[in-house]
Amino acid sequence: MELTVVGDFPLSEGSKRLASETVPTADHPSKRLRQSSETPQLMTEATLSQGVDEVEHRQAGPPAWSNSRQQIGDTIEWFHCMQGGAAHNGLKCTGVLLDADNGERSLMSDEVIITRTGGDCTGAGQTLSLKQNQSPKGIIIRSIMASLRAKKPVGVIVGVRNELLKVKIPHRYCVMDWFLITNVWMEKMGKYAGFRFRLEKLDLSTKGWWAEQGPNEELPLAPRNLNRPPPTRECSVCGKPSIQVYIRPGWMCLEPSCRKFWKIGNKEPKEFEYHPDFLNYRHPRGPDIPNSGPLVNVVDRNLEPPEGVADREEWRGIVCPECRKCIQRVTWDAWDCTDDALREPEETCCYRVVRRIREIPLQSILKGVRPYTRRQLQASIQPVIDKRSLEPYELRTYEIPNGGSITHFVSNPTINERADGPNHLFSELQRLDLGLKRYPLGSAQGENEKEGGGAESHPRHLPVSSKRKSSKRKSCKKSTCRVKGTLTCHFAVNYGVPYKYVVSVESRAFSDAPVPILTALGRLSWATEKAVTGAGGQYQAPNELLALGYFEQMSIGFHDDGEKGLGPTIATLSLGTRSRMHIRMKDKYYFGISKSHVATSDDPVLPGCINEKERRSLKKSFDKGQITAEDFAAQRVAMLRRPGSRHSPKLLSLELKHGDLVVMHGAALQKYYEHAVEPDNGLRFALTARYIETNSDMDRIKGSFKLQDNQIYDGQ
Ligand SMILES: O=C(O)CCC(=O)C(=O)O
Ligand SMILES: [Fe+2]
Repeated sequence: MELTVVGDFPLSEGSKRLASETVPTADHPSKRLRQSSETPQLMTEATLSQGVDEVEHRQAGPPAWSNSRQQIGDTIEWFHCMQGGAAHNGLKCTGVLLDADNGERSLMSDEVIITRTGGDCTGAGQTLSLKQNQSPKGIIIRSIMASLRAKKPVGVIVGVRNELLKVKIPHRYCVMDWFLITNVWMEKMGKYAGFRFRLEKLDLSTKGWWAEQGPNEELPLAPRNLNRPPPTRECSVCGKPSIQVYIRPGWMCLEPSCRKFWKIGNKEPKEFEYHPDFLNYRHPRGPDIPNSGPLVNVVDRNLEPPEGVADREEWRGIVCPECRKCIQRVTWDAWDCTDDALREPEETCCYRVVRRIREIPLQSILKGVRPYTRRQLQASIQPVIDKRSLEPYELRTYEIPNGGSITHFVSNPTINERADGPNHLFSELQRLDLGLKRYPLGSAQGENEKEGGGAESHPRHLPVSSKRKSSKRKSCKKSTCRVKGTLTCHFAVNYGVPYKYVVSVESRAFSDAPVPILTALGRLSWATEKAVTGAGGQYQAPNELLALGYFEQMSIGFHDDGEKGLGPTIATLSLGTRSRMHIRMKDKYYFGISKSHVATSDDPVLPGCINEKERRSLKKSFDKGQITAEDFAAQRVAMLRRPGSRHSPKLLSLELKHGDLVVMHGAALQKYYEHAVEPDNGLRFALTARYIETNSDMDRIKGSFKLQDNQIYDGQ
């Protein structure tokens, strides 16, 4: 492995002089530059010198904190990241999280942090260890190097599992401050070589909230020296320079490709003590350090929202101006500090700011829409098109192999503009208080795992894919991890018989439903009947309606709707912005094997699955009793491969436009296949009606409805 050890920035002549000559005084101009967590920081020579001998004040507490990763990721600009210890924007590291395991020899003091980079590890929590030498090509290390070179300040967050700080960490995750990455180097950690890096608090004029209480609060707690950088020496074998990190055992070559790497004589050292200069030096703060911007944005959300948008800003988290918690947008029309499923008993803040989006005219959403490309709308199944039977709708029916059918009722302006039609419903749903909320994972159902296996399937709550428009999202590919408390990426409310989509919330009775919900139910009942009878089935009126609301960049990930007791037919009405609905085989049926290499127990060998021919003949032998169940499973395990991150390919992608209806018919469709919906930018509602069996009288009452004459739909 070739690696150039990136060392310290040399002190410039100017800064050396400055460090030794400047004497801070009470009316020093740097006082005017004192930074709060909300003002952009520009480190000047004056700021640096002012911080040398004197500290002006201690922060009272974290400028922002949260109970979950998602709350932080949703709110803190520089930490849009759901997994791992470092966030980046695709190029540079923007933030670091120091939680459970920071590795041996890690250190956190008032102003200096020494830790390791993540990645290439096995184990979890406190017992992470490297499983191979870390490569300098990994995105995390590249981004850390890029921030080091650019002197780009990174935000640091500390988690309550961190054992390096001496003070009590007040919340699960707490924002610390801006830090500078000053050094990156490699060390042997266990059997392998890995990266470590050193960070320095950027603003030396204030004490962080985590600083230990000292006897003299006027003095900086951490010793500093500005004019004595730690020694750097060239290796006599490889000729490369390495900084002296440790006074004990002494200088070592930190170039991993060198045979002298991490050796004193010919031996690897066992005991370590940091070189005091490595801990105490401070990198010069000059105008070459880019403006870091605000650490935490406390935005005034009381301002009137802009007209005609439901964009990401409308549902990004905010930092509570009162208690500093990161509050996610849980409710359709408010940020509410009390509305946190992970709220701790001691939390008492009741801050709430109501912000209803201003009504978004349909025309603004529909205008200038460019057609989807063929690639975006792949379809290996061709529909049967019927333009006549239910005119003015066009019907497109897709037969799904061993999975029933999907009927797409394509709408048009004639239908949409009629009284009580989709245009009217779109406007009404925006005006009404439907009770839409985002629900936390753990209290929601509908995950693909409920049938066992398929742990890789994408939960319905989370975005369809990480390939979103913004580069920030792209930078965190694992943002879709399933952590308890993670909120759905859409708003939901249920009417009628509880769908168990959200177990913790009672469904509202149809008798209490606003009129547009019943109007929609009338249309969905009509479409259900037409599709079912068209397929030769028996119609059963729906008794449940789930309304979903999507702001921009929201979506629903791959999932099935197959709850216990669910009837075979599911009808959805789309309102607002256009979207793509994707259908694919569940991974466990496509690959025939789970990620942990367990053969799928009830594998029907669906047409189009991987190794179809071989799987079918093996299944035949088993069905005929020619091989035992053990052999059947063993032979499939030997034959089938499951590439790590790959999913079953999309079978069908439909373009759902405003006013369109889609009916999925057949229990097998939910058992073997899954669907996801990815709206374009703009506001969208999806109203889905189903029939659900129930033994509860109360649920039956909730699910019963009587439509007014004008709510009964006849397809016109
Ligand atoms: O948004 C959509 O069109 C789909 C909704 C859906 O799949 C569901 O409610 O289960
Ligand atoms: Fe669904």
